[in-house]
Amino acid sequence: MIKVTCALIVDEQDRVLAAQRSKKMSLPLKWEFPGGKIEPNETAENCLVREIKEELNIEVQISKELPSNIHTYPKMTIELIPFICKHINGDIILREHANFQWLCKNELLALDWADADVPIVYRYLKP
Ligand SMILES: Nc1nc2c([nH]c(=O)n2[C@H]2C[C@H](O)[C@@H](COP(=O)(O)OP(=O)(O)OP(=O)(O)O)O2)c(=O)[nH]1
Repeated sequence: MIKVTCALIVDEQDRVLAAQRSKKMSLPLKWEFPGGKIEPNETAENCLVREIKEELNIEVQISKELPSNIHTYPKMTIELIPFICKHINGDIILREHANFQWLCKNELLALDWADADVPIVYRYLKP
């Protein structure tokens, strides 16, 4: 099983950053929480901070880990491990994604999320 971390980056207005995968990536044009695969000998937290710097050019600080979601796609099974984070430094530059949006809670469910992310969105929205 492939372990993948992802960041729910929340701003002062309680909006969350969603990123759209590019046409060239797997799951093209699906929306996701930015992040990526954990490398050998890397902690989930270090992976997340590294991936967000690589993909979005920003530094984040992790506030909280949420329950992970195991999802089986036709070609692989992933464990998606979400973290609530704060953006602490840098301006967003998209290095891999096609687009991004800051969304209020009531806007999150309208996106075409990667399948593995849907339960994470619901869990985040649950009081
Ligand atoms: N980063 C991230 N990946 C996700 C999410 N939801 C989801 O199904 N995935 C999948 C897409 C990828 O197959 C894998 C994460 O790998 P990655 O972010 O390094 O993506 P990648 O472009 O290297 O993927 P690939 O080319 O190796 O297929 O997990 C999510 O919210 N964030």
